[in-house]
Amino acid sequence: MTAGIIGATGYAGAELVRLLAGHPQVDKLMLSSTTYEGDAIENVYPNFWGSFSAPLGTAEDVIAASDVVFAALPHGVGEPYAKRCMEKGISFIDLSADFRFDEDEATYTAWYGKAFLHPELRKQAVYGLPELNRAEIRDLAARGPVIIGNPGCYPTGASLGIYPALKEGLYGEGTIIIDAASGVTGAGREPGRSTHYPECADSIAPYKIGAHRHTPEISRNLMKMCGRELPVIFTPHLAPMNRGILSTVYIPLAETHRTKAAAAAPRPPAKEITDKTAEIRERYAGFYKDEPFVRVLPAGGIARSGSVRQSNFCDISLHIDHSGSTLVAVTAIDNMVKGAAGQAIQNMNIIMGFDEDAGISGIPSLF
Ligand SMILES: NC(=O)C1=CN([C@@H]2O[C@H](COP(=O)(O)OP(=O)(O)OC[C@H]3O[C@@H](n4cnc5c(N)ncnc54)[C@H](OP(=O)(O)O)[C@@H]3O)[C@@H](O)[C@H]2O)C=CC1
Ligand SMILES: CC(=O)N[C@@H](CCC(=O)OP(=O)(O)O)C(=O)O
Repeated sequence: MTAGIIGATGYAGAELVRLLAGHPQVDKLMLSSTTYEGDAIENVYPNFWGSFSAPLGTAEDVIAASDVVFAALPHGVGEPYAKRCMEKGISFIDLSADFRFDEDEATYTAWYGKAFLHPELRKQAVYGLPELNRAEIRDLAARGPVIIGNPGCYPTGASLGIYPALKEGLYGEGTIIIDAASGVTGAGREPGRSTHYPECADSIAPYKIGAHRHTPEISRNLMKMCGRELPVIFTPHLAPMNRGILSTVYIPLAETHRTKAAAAAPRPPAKEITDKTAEIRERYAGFYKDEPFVRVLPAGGIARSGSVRQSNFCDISLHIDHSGSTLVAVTAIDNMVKGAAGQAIQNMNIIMGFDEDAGISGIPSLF
């Protein structure tokens, strides 16, 4: 099978190349770039030297020769390519936000400042968070070529940490708070002031507080999970690391799940809290037992970005605050893999009927 990548020279595109080059069902890769058209991928990314080589052509070349197309382009530029793929009868996996909001153009426009170019394409599009809507992805793909709106990196980590709490009746009421820290690759290859080495190394800072464009995507996911709008506060941080997103999610527990030890004054964790944490951990583990890429850590484990590096895993650890009133779910993903290219390949595997972990089953590198 030939897989195509439009925008192969961005960070997400290059990560797709790295992973798809080792995919057992992919025989050939077609790549495009506007800036480097006529050159070769190994001249733009030296990690490919001697291991993988492919010319960089046009998006048209890619679509014409591919059986499935990935787009790793900025928001708002990929729709014409999606349209051409639908006309040709091949699936289109979009890493931008253009197809993440189903037919809700108002929300997309409010947060991204753009209108849908081809609104009718949404009928063939589906949000691609397999743990949330695998059946929907499969059903649509069974009817013909599809467009996958590959999830945002922050929404992936946050949503997977919250989903079981909503489905298992652990969440009570009140605001769910998500503090997340991302590696600098999340900002793409184009350097900027905040990603310039002296200004991001050895420093961590929040950004877009109360106003990040991933907030509506997280809200939509929670709505799909529990059928109602939930109050959410999401604060992203830029962390001095290349890869990874660590999300710390505070989920108010339902009255029935608060422990007897609940008290306002801080005190060391009581046995009731340790026991309750173990019970909630079991519920999360049971909820995700058939998921190939979610690892609920054993009691005492703490999710960390370094433990999922270069892998498609989402690690989750569960904790309860000293008062017994709030579940603290910590999730870790690699923003370039489960947060982008790996999840896109997971979606390809689902729609093409391949093993879901084909090409993305590698064990993380700890360092
Ligand atoms: N980095 C991450 O962690 C994640 C990124 N994403 C999404 O993936 C997409 C790509 O992100 P990322 O790789 O980080 O970004 P980069 O800036 O690294 O790459 C984007 C690529 O798109 C191409 N491009 C830029 N402008 C245009 C244009 N107007 N028309 C056609 N091509 C263009 C460029 O390649 P060239 O000039 O060679 O054509 C560029 O290399 C974005 O939508 C991003 O939001 C999603 C999840 C996580
Ligand atoms: C560190 C950093 O800048 N991260 C990016 C999010 C990563 C990304 O590209 O967003 P999508 O997943 O929606 O494509 C940001 O905050 O805009």
